[in-house]
This record gives sequence, C-alpha cells and structure tokens, in this order.
Amino acid sequence: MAASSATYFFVVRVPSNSFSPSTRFSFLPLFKPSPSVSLKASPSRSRSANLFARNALETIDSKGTSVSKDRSLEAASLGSKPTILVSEKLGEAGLELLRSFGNVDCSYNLSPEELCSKISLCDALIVRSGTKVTRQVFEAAKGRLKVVGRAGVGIDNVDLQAATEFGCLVVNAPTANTVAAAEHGIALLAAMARNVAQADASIKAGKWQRNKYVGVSLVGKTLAVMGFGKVGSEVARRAKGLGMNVIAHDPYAVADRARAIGVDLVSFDEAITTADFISLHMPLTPTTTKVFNDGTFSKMKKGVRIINVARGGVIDEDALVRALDSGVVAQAALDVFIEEPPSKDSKLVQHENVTVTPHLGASTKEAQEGVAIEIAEAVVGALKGELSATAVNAPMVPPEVLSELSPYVVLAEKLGRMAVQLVSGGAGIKSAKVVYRSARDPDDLDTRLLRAMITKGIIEPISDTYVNLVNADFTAKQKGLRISEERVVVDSSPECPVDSIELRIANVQSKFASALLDDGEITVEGKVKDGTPHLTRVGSFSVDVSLERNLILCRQVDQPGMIGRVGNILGEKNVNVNFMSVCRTAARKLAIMAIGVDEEPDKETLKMIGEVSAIEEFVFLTL
Ligand SMILES: NC(=O)c1ccc[n+]([C@@H]2O[C@H](COP(=O)([O-])OP(=O)(O)OC[C@H]3O[C@@H](n4cnc5c(N)ncnc54)[C@H](O)[C@@H]3O)[C@@H](O)[C@H]2O)c1
Ligand SMILES: O=C(O)[C@H](O)COP(=O)(O)O
Repeated sequence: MAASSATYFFVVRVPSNSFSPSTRFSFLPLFKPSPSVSLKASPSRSRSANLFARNALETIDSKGTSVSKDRSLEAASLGSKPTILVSEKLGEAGLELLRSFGNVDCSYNLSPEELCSKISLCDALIVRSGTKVTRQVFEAAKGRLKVVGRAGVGIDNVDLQAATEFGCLVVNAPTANTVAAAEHGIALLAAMARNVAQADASIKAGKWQRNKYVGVSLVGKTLAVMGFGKVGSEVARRAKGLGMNVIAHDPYAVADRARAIGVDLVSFDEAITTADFISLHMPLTPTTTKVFNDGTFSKMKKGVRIINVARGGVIDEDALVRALDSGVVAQAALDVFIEEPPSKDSKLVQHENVTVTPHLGASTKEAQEGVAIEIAEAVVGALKGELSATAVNAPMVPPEVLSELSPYVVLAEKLGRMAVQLVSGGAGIKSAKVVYRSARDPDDLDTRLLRAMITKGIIEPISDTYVNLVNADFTAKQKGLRISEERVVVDSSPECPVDSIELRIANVQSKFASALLDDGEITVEGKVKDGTPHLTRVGSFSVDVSLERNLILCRQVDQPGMIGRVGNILGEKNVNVNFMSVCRTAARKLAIMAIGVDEEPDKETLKMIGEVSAIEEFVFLTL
C-alpha cells in the first residue's frame, strides 16, 4: 500500500470566491469573544459596552460588590470585547489604554470570595501586590482568565504554577517603578540614620529631644546591597553619590556591571559581616525566604542597620525583633512585611528602633503612571495574541523570531490537528516525534513555539483543554504525551527558518491506513509555501494541498474520471472545493486524492464519496 516517494502528482487549483485565507497570525489567541454572541456587535451593544466601562470606573474604592455592578460585568462579559478586571488602583493613562481595547471593571478591595465570584466573567486581571491570585482564583475562572497582569515587579502574590497549569499568561511591569523603589530605599536609609521619623513623632508629641536623636553619618560607611538587579544597582549608584563604600551580593549578577559603577560583588557572608548598612533587593523565592534569620543576624557587625524595600518574607521578622532587642541590629527601616498590612500590635512595627512605611516603594505619581502604561500595553498585547516581552511564565520569544516563525506556527498546529484525527481513538497517543528540516544550525532555530502549537493541535481536538505556549509542555505531561524533536540540517535557503515539519505518531492504529509509513507510524509532513501552510506528505504519498479549513483524503485506484466524480458529489451538495491534489504511485495504480473544502460535508455526502467503487478508503479532517 505504501507508495514510493518518487510519485507523479498534479494539482488542480479550484478558484473559490467564498474562501479567504486566514492572514492574521496569533500565536496565543488569548481572547475569544463569547461564543453566545455574534462577533459583529450591534451599535447598541457597543454603546452598552462603553457605558459599562464608565459604570465600572464609578465603582472605584467601593468595598464589596453591588448587585448592579456584577450585572453590568455579566452583560459586558458576554460582548465581543474582552473584560479586564482591575483589582487595585492603577494610573489613569493605563486605564485609558485598557478602555480603548476592552471593558474595564475597576473593583478595589475585593475579598478573596468576591474576586473568585467575578473572575469567571473576566479575560484579564490586573493586580498590584495587594491581591493574592491563588489557585482558587484560577479554578474559579473556569478557563476564561487568560492573562494576569502584575502592575509592578514582584510576582510572589501570584500562584505561577497554577497560572501555568490553567494556561494563563502572567506578565509584569518590571521597569517603571525601579527608580521609585531605589529612591525610597535611599529615603529610608537617610531617615533611619538620622532618626527622622522618631524625631518627628517626638516633636509632634510636644517634646524637644536633641540629645536622644543623635544620628550616624553615611559617608565612609559600608553599604551591602543584597540583590544587584534593577533596584539594587540604582540604590548602589545613589549610595556611591552619598560617599558610601558599596559592596553587593548577587549570585547571578555580572561582576563587570557592578565594577562599572564602582561596586564589588562579594559572597553573602562577606557582605553581611562587613557591612554597616544592609539594603535588601532580592526577590522573594523559596531560596530567599527568611534568609535573614537568627543565624545570619548573629554573623553581622554589632550595630548594623537594615533597610528592606524588597519583600517582607526575606526576613524572619521574629528573629529581627530579637536582633534589635539584643542590639546586634541597631535599627531597621522597613517598607514591606510578611503580612500586609502587619497586625497593629506587631512587635516589629512598634519597635522604637524601627522606621516603617506601608509598602510605598513604587508609590510615586511618575512610577504609577509608568507602571500602568507598561502593564496595560502588556495585557492588551497578550489578549491580542502577541507575546509580551515581560511574560513571567512563558518562554520569551523575540518579536523578530516570532514574526519569522508565524506561518510555521500555523502549519505546526494544523499538522497536529491532522495527525490526531488520523488516529483511531485519538486519546491513546503516548508519543509524537517532530522532525524539523532546516538549513539553519540547530542552535539557530527556536522550536519551543512550534512544539507548543503541535501539542495544541494534538490535544485540543480530543479534549476540552485549552493549550497555549504557557501550558503546552505541562498539559502534554499531564496527558502522558511525550513529544520528542529532531532537527535535520538540509541544503536549502537559511533565509527560510524551516524547510519542512514532519510529525510522526507511533504505536497507534490509523483510520486512514495510507497515512502509515512502513514502520507503522502515522506520518504527515508540511511546508510553508508563499506564506501558507501546505500538506506535502501523508504516509509515503507526496501531496500538495494548502491546509486551510477542511480536508478529505481518499485512497483510490487511479483511473479516469475520479476527480470529476468526487467533485460532482461535493458540488451537488453545495460543498465548495478550494483545492485538490492527486498523487499516484504509477498510472492506474494507487493514488491519494487530497481535497480542500470550505464547508463540512454532511454524513450523507461523505457516505456517497465512500461508495465510489474505486475509493478504497477516505477520511474527513477538520483543520
Ligand atoms: N517596595 C516596593 O514597593 C518595591 C518596588 C519595586 C521592587 N520591589 C521589590 O524589590 C525586589 C527587586 O526588584 P528589581 O526590580 O530590582 O528586581 P530584579 O529582578 O531586577 O533584581 C533582583 C535581583 O536579585 C537577585 N537575586 C536573586 N536571588 C538572590 C539571592 N538569593 N541573593 C541575592 N540576590 C539574589 C537577582 O539575580 C536579581 O539581580 C523585588 O523583590 C521586588 O518585588 C519592591
Ligand atoms: O514589586 C513591586 O513592584 C513593588 O512591591 C510594588 O508593589 P505595589 O504595586 O503594590 O506598590
């Protein structure tokens, strides 16, 4: 049954007015309008959506969720625009941008229950550090939530694992508040050294305590910056300007970058044992949690002063109280706490040698406007299907790579969809192999996107799981599907990233035996021609048919009149043929006919095709 690859084939291009090839590429089609509503919104619906946006803004700062607000959210969520829930205060410029794209509901101070009850009506959620985006939130979203935007840097309040499992992209705004946070760190450093907060409180209480509030000087002192990233390096730069000797500890920082601003990178122990001031700027991760504890405080210079504008959780707060009481730590200035807000009777907050601010690091007008724009752009881009440069739980693919790979991404998904439909009982697929033929060096071809789309193509037709670049690998693992990849360097133009993609599925039965190679693997291969994905091989049969909507594959005994006979059946049933390709092993021997059709033929039409005597087997595939 398998034909040699040296086959004859010819192609009939059937002009069709009704078909318009899909030109828009979207690798992460995150927002899909509600299926219950027509995509062409009536003018009245557009008006009500705009009205909704206005109403929503009027809910700012309202505690709790009024019935009328949720009704408008429900109404808007059915429309053709995405619904974006903003759960903490966001700069106006960002809100404007969001409103120009979707329905925006600003509901602040939601309880966890209120957030969970709203979230299934929302396509995107924008938070700052005050909203905990837990697994329960993703569960309650029932698959609708596609993007979480963190208007700021730290994403420790978002359950990233759960986001990934639910295919929800998380993006942050990592740059716009850097300077604000660094300035706040310096403000706390200076205020602490000169007892500004304590002296202010004292004088307001009617006292005049000049001897009590004698401070310490900064010039000539050693500052250890723990975490030499964006904020840490800006703090270091400013501290140098104050005449401090700055050292830094960061296991991942580049020494040259530090040296360029006159900072030595040192070990953790050297940093904490030599510093007079220690300023914390690392993220909260399992490794940094409570990294400042009884053990580490005991190694510090007696009388050290600590500033924390990073995350409360990097310090064991009880241990810090002990270190302050014993005098090992002379003073601390804290903007962040394990629990926010901290309890009123927190020993740490109430300690006389502690200066506190309520997580104000990013709170300047300038930073908040910048963050709002940065996050709004990222969320809108993600909803449009673009990959954000600030994606936290998805591989970052540079825009130029993305645009180059875009037609191959479509091809990859269609090959996956095709292959799974060729398997009888598709759910039993355990492994798939993808072979990329390319003139490029394997290191010069990023296939993560292609692999994700093949996974999407294989999984989506046989399950209700939504697959995208975020959750593709996770979902494949969950379903017990192992995707292996092979790259074959071929002699073609390196201008073109991929010459062909071949997908093989082993250890399965096929409902179209001609799709099996001699080794028993279902094999389909495709290429991109003039920007359009084409099927170029099924099993060992060469074909050439553009992968557009629906495809009928027939194996037949080659004889005159076959194209006409099948074409007539389809024509009589008003099924528009847009492409046809026939490949045969030799004249009057076996042939494979691939027919692209715009409409899905009904069962009767397919039965009639099957009854054509020369047709040995056929399959209908939806792409
Ligand atoms: N208080 C605020 O309002 C405020 C504002 C902005 C940022 N932040 C927080 O400040 C921190 C830093 O922000 P950023 O924008 O500079 O982030 P960043 O990612 O640019 O820098 C973090 C640095 O920490 C380093 N790091 C990671 N693990 C470390 C470890 N174990 N020891 C030492 N260094 C380690 C990383 O290599 C990185 O260079 C984050 O926790 C962020 O959430 C707080
Ligand atoms: O990580 C951050 O960006 C800061 O902690 C700012 O948090 P905020 O947005 O809640 O002010």
